[in-house]
Formats: sequence, structure tokens, C-alpha cells
Amino acid sequence: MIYTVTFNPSLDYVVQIDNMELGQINRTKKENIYPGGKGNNVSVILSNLGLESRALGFKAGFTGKVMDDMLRAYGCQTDFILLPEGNSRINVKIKADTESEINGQGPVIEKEALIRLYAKLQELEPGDILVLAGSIPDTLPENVYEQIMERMEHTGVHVVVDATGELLKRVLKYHPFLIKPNNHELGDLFGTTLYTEEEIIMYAQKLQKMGAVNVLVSMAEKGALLLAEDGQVRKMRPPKGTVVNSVGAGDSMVAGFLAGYLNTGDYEKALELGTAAGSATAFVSWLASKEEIVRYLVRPAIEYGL
Ligand SMILES: Nc1ncnc2c1ncn2[C@@H]1O[C@H](COP(=O)(O)OP(=O)(O)O)[C@@H](O)[C@H]1O
Ligand SMILES: O=P(O)(O)OC[C@H]1O[C@](O)(COP(=O)(O)O)[C@@H](O)[C@@H]1O
Repeated sequence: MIYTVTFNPSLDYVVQIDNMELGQINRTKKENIYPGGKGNNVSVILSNLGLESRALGFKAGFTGKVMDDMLRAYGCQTDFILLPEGNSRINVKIKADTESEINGQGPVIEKEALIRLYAKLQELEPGDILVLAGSIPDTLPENVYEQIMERMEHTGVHVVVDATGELLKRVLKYHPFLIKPNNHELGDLFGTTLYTEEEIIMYAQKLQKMGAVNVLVSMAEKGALLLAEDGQVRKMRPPKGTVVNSVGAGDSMVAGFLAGYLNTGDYEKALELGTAAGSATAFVSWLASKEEIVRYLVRPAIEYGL
């Protein structure tokens, strides 16, 4: 079974605005509400690609209830811990001439709730996959992912981490199966800006030396670089298309990569399916469907086990 964990899930309120002006009343042209959060997005795309997963994490208040109900309606299994106070956040995504985002703080997660999550994770079995994705609320210590990975050590559970900064750095010593920083996040980890592919490969190799098994660096419209455990560096250019909403493109790439790898055991195909899923999501208004993803595959869908 694949489990995704989203500490700070959301409702994503996506608005389209013509001529956005700060300091003025702006009227939307279109608005939609989706269940958000990186682990949740991974679960939705896995479900779209026919793989079962269970979305774990924390929910609170009426927004948390709607988020959970929506995920179930999209075919995902969910098992969120209900927090006693507050509301799950509403993240605002503004699609104007440029894309802007306002991501909320989220409810407080007390120690008791955290212990309940750890107890759930004890039930995972060898061969299971655990995806830890997204930020954590400020009220939690930055070693939370590290604590989970410590508990998962020697259990036979493969852990995927899509996070930034300290949260990511601290888990490397536990050998996550996959990490997926984007090129900016990769540079930030080392306090630098990366301009060339050679630089990106060099810094991704550092992450492998620090413990990551596979490093997938996404580069938005420039595609992705995969440094796999077999020592090979693979590069993939994305298909061409018009960006409609790139929120969730990174999460879709993680889900597509996992689906490709689990279905075929082939890193090349995993990278291809990950890229198709990331780009397909960027080219539609929300997370892409299977049909939308298959459109961008370089080989027949059956070769990816779809
Ligand atoms: N503008 C785009 N055009 C084509 N593909 C895109 C675009 N933006 C994202 N993608 C696809 O989605 C993947 C992940 O996007 P990226 O923006 O790098 O991730 P994140 O959302 O984590 O920052 C890319 O590697 C690419 O395949
Ligand atoms: O946990 P974070 O880093 O605050 O991000 C949460 C936001 O990220 C998303 O999961 C999208 O992530 P990406 O665009 O990076 O793939 C949104 O659904 C959500 O609002």
C-alpha cells in the first residue's frame, strides 16, 4: 500500500483574474475549490492512474471536513486525524498575468495528535511506500520528518520525501528512496543559485552522497533530471503546451514517477511517466486525469502498466 502524509493539507481556492491590481478591488473571472496539500495531490494522481493509496495527516474544522470529503469523492482512501481546534487552511492561488500564491499557516498540531500519527505509521508493513510531502506548520519542530524516518528505519518501508530546507536535509541520513526538490529548492539547500544543468547535477550528486537513493530534480518548463541509484543521470524534456495552472505539477510528477516505477521497475519509464503527469497537470486547470497524462507519454500507455 502507498501512504501519503500531509501535515498541513488545504482547500486550494484557485481564482482567475484579468488585470490584477494590488490595492484595488479585483473581480474574479472564474473560481474553483480543490482539496490541496502535496501528499493529497500525490494521492489524487495515484488514484487517477489506478493505484490505491491512503491519505494520512491532520484535518481541522469545516475546511478539513470538506477537504476530506472531496478527496474521497475523487476516489482516495483517507484516514486523517481530527484536530480539536482551528480549521485546515485555505490556500489562495491567483492566476493573473503571473501566478501568485498565498499559503496559510494552518492549525496547531499538539503532541497528542502527533503521537496518534506515529501510532498509525507503526502499522505499515515491509514493501509499503510512505510519501512525506509538503511543509509543516510553524508550531512543529523541524525534525518531524526525521523522527518519522527514524521510526521507519529497518521496517522495509520505502520513504519518499518532497520537502524543502532543513526538513529535507535532516532526513537524508535515513536514505529516502526518492526526493524531489525543484532546481530552486536544490540551490537553496546549499545557499546558492544554480544556473546550469552541470551545476544542478553536481548538487544533486551531493544529496545522493548525503544519503538519498534517487534524486529527481524538477525544472518546470525545462523538464527534469533524475540521478538514480544505478549511477545514471537521465534527462527529460517536457512536452510543449500552454500552462493553465501549474499548482500541483511537482506533486503530479512524484505520483507519476512512483506509478511508473512500481508498474515497471524501470527508472527511464518512471521519469517519463513523472514528466507526463507533471506537464499534463500544468496544462489543465487542476490535477490531470489519466487520459490527460497518457496524451503526453512517449510510448504506448501499456508499456507503463497503464
Ligand atoms: N511550464 C511548464 N511546461 C511544461 N511542463 C511543466 C511546466 N511546469 C511544470 N511542468 C512539469 O511539471 C514538472 C514539475 O514542475 P516544477 O514546477 O518543477 O515542480 P514544483 O511544482 O515542485 O516546483 C516539471 O518537471 C515538468 O515536467
Ligand atoms: O505544504 P506547502 O509547501 O505549504 O504547499 C501546499 C500547497 O502546495 C500544493 O500542494 C501544490 O504544490 P506544488 O505546486 O509544489 O506541486 C498545493 O495544493 C498546496 O496549496
